[in-house]
Amino acid sequence: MTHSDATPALDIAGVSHAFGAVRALNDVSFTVPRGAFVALLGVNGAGKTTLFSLITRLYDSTSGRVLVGGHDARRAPGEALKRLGVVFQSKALDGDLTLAQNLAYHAALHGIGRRAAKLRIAEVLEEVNLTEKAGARVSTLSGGQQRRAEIARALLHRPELLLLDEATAGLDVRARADVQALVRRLIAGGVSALWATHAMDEIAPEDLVVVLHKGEVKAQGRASELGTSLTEGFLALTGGEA
Ligand SMILES: Nc1ncnc2c1ncn2[C@@H]1O[C@H](COP(=O)(O)OP(=O)(O)OP(=O)(O)O)[C@@H](O)[C@H]1O
Repeated sequence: MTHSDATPALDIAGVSHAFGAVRALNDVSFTVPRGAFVALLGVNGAGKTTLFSLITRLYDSTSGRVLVGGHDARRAPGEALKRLGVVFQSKALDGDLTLAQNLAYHAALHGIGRRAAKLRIAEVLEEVNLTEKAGARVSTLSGGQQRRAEIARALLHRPELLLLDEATAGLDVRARADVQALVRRLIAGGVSALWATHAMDEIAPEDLVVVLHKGEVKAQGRASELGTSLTEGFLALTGGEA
């Protein structure tokens, strides 16, 4: 099946999920248009990680629908997952191996042949500005470099959509800015991104924003159009801790 450019990179419709009596997500619907940066804004416990786990099929959604590039994550998981690049909060790279070794390992997991992998690894290292660190053990990289290395790993199989779960958590101001600038560059290159965060200052006026609170979408739209209602609404939701 072919899909037109109008097909969203991600289409979430009526998704709910509960852990026993805890309702983590309640009837969540939104889209990530192709080539867009969408900020998923929510405080801890809002349901961001649960939503990512449903998109990546770590959990099976009990209701609703997740389409990645028009492909149903439940009915066509292979088609959906190959379009996704994921940067979770936990580290996927092995600190004892070099960056190049890590990337070669992950390229092999994606079924990329050795020769193609070598070329692709050089490309992604260039994209994240870590070419000169290829031979360095990952544990010797700075926090910001490690995060960019995780993004390089997520890019190996040329995903259409990046999911980033608090990609700047624990980084200093400069490293945060580097990671944000990198993702913005990737967007300009045609990738789409869903950027989960609880930091208002990571959102630009032209960004699309989905405000998630206690498992429900409380507001969505362009940040500049949500305007002060976004800031005030988020501050109200968080008790002033935005
Ligand atoms: N495995 C689990 N078992 C039971 N409850 C869970 C589980 N995972 C999450 N929850 C609950 O579901 C709700 C949403 O959690 P989730 O981790 O998705 O939020 P979050 O916005 O990603 O927060 P954080 O940034 O802290 O990861 C919370 O009330 C949380 O306690």
